[in-house]
Amino acid sequence: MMEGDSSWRFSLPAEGTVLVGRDEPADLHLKDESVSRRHARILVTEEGARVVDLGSHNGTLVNGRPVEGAHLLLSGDVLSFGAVLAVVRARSRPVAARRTLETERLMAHLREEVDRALRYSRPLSVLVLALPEPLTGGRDAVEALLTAEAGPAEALGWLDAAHLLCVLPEVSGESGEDGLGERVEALLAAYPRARLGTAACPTDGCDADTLVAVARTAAQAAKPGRAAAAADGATRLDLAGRMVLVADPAMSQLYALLRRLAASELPVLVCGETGVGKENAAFAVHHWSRRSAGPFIAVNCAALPEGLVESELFGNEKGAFTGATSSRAGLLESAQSGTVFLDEVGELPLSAQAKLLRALEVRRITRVGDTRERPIDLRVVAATHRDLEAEVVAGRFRQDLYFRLGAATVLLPPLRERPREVPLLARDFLARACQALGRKELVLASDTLQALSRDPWPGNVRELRNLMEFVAAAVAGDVVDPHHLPPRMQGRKGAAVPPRTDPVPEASAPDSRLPLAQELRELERRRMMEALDAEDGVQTRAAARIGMPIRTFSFKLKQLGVQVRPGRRGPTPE
Ligand SMILES: Nc1ncnc2c1ncn2[C@@H]1O[C@H](COP(=O)(O)OP(=O)(O)OP(=O)(O)O)[C@@H](O)[C@H]1O
Repeated sequence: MMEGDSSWRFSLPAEGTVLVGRDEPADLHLKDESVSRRHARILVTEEGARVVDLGSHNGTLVNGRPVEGAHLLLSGDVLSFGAVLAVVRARSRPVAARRTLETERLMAHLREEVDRALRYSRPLSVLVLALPEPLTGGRDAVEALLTAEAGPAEALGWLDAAHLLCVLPEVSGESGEDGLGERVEALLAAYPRARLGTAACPTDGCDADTLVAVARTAAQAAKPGRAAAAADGATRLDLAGRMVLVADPAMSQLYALLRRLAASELPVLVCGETGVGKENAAFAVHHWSRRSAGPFIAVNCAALPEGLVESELFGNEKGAFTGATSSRAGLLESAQSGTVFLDEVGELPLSAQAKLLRALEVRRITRVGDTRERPIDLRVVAATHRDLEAEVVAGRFRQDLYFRLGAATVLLPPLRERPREVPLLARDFLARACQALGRKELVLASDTLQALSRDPWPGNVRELRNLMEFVAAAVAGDVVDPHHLPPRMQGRKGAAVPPRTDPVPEASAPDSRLPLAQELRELERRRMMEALDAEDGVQTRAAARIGMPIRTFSFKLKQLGVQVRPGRRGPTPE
């Protein structure tokens, strides 16, 4: 939920009704003036959650469009109640939320296709068509258009009156590819003002809900009459050299909120688990504020030496305590005209909390051992992984300081709730780590991406970054396989763990046996390269030579990072 200057989480019940409004008895009680007293109702049933507007003054919108009737909500939808925004998030992955029968069947089909694609390393894409207006009739025309050319495994159906989903097995999602290009052209010919979004498995997601959410986001980002790939929906923010990737709809909304907050002078409290990117969020506030030319001083309150917390924060005069050999400005003074980031603010001792509160209120500090007050001109952004409200109740955190710091509170979701960002961040971190080591870029195998996507990531983005730095340094070959990952991430596919077995005849490294999956992949790669050699780099003939469908062949070549060398005759005849 994003209301005014703050964000927080609201959990829908497993079943039942949620009244949204400004009235005290509302279940989802909002304070913003733009929200009507009885604004909307969310009905949660076995089939999913639906929102109904209750004749509100400023309306209820889903993805920018006013809702009519009971509108089915999907993971990734952006809901607006007046000026209050909410991003819908399915409770867990893979999400088994029930849809209407039509949508439910389609999603079940997609889940099966995702499973198949991941299990057999086959390409799979989804395409979402977003119509400018919901269709009240005439759906048959679109469906006829697509089914006329559809392959037997292809499926399509409506997610709602304005969004059509096509499931395209054996399509890797490359622009201009057979299958995808035809669909895009046919759809745009019929609906010149529609927007299209595509997403591919496993590069853009490893579960059905993520793929659909990502493709819908891409469609929303596309211009009318154009198609956009999922990668286009990701934004890479360059915050004075800090690269921050934002792709999840909730994260996009949160960064938009941070940008708005940056323009004010309000203190901001960033909450979230360890490693979710709280410091990046704090830096974004600084970077976008009028203080960006000033310093950004990050203080880890948990790491301040006991007994020296106050002198570190507020400075000290010479002789104020044993060891104080000279007068020294504290961290708050050094943040003059800039921003101080108080990380792990919940760890501050109560005495320092009292002094900090006073400093923020009077905008002056007193160094330890001094009586003079010195003016400070800074903005405070604080962060915590703790529930500060609970800390207040437990008497460990001052309520008045909590109110002061938490005027605007931003809750960053953990990485496991941002499935869209896992593969993107993994690839970005891996590419950067390989570049730093001066080595050729490594490729993440599809079952590795799947393992990464299924992990709960208790250490969040930091853990993912560390892991990618580790594999960049440790993996000898070109491909990162699941067995390169920590044991916790291996063998979760439900498939049998590959038994140790004799190496297949042509596999390399007979002395150090590799897991079967990797041996097979190396055999496949070798056979593909041999076929390419034998066929002078002509992919269609090479694919036919080893009995592999051409789309799979070129998809795998790309996945393996293999480029057909120029100079060969007719390298890409398709
Ligand atoms: N969206 C992102 N894009 C790129 N890098 C990110 C992103 N989010 C986090 N990181 C990186 O992950 C690491 C951890 O992020 P950060 O230090 O901001 O987390 P934190 O929540 O402040 O952690 P802690 O709770 O331990 O203080 C950093 O290296 C950061 O640059």
